Amino acid sequence: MIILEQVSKRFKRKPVLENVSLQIQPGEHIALVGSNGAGKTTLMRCLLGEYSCDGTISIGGLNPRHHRQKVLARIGFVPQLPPPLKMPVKQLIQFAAGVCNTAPKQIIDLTLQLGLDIQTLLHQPFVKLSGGQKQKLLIAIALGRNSDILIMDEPAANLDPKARQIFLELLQEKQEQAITLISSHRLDELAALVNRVLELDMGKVVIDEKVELKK
Ligand SMILES: Nc1ncnc2c1ncn2[C@@H]1O[C@H](COP(=O)(O)OP(=O)(O)OP(=O)(O)O)[C@@H](O)[C@H]1O
Repeated sequence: MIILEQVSKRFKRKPVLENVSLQIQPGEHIALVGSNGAGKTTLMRCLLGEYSCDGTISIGGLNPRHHRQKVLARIGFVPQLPPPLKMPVKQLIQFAAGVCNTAPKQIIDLTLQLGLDIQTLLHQPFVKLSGGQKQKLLIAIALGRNSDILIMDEPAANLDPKARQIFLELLQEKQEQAITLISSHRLDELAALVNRVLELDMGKVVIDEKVELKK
């Protein structure tokens, strides 16, 4: 379970999250929506323990700032902006598989399902891939590992329509038992995947509603 109590975050003097309190149970699949700058990414980064914040965050009883490694071991994460990694794709897959305690083949199989021509890219530096290619690889790494929490920050933003459809199907298979938190500007696209909608506006939760999964 994830619990946030009165979580606030400021950058310099600017408030970005204000008194966010939430409980998220296993099996909850949440669309995190809100306009540009509403605080979605900041909330995710606080959950990942990347940012300090006021208030308390507990992930399965652990504070993500104090137990970062243990918390990250449970989370499959896709960032909004891919990190500028210079290492070749093959090395990245091997490294990620080692860290995430999974097999490189599992990640490679997922890249293929997402339509990535991985064999031709193995020796290229990650940073030189296209935006969509990077996103496919990061999705494959996040879905290819054992995790009970998936945090995805606009994961489909750079995918072509076919890859987007496949991604949504893969996510549906993977997420049944997991907690899922996905930010997106396209709520319509997530309708078949989520059972709760959270909207942030200027750092505050303005909508928190359970919704029926659309079949
Ligand atoms: N590292 C940072 N330093 C200073 N300000 C930041 C930092 N990260 C985010 N902000 C500010 O915090 C606010 C919220 O940003 P955030 O990235 O969380 O929004 P978002 O809801 O994810 O937006 P988008 O839909 O555009 O991705 C913005 O005003 C942004 O300028």
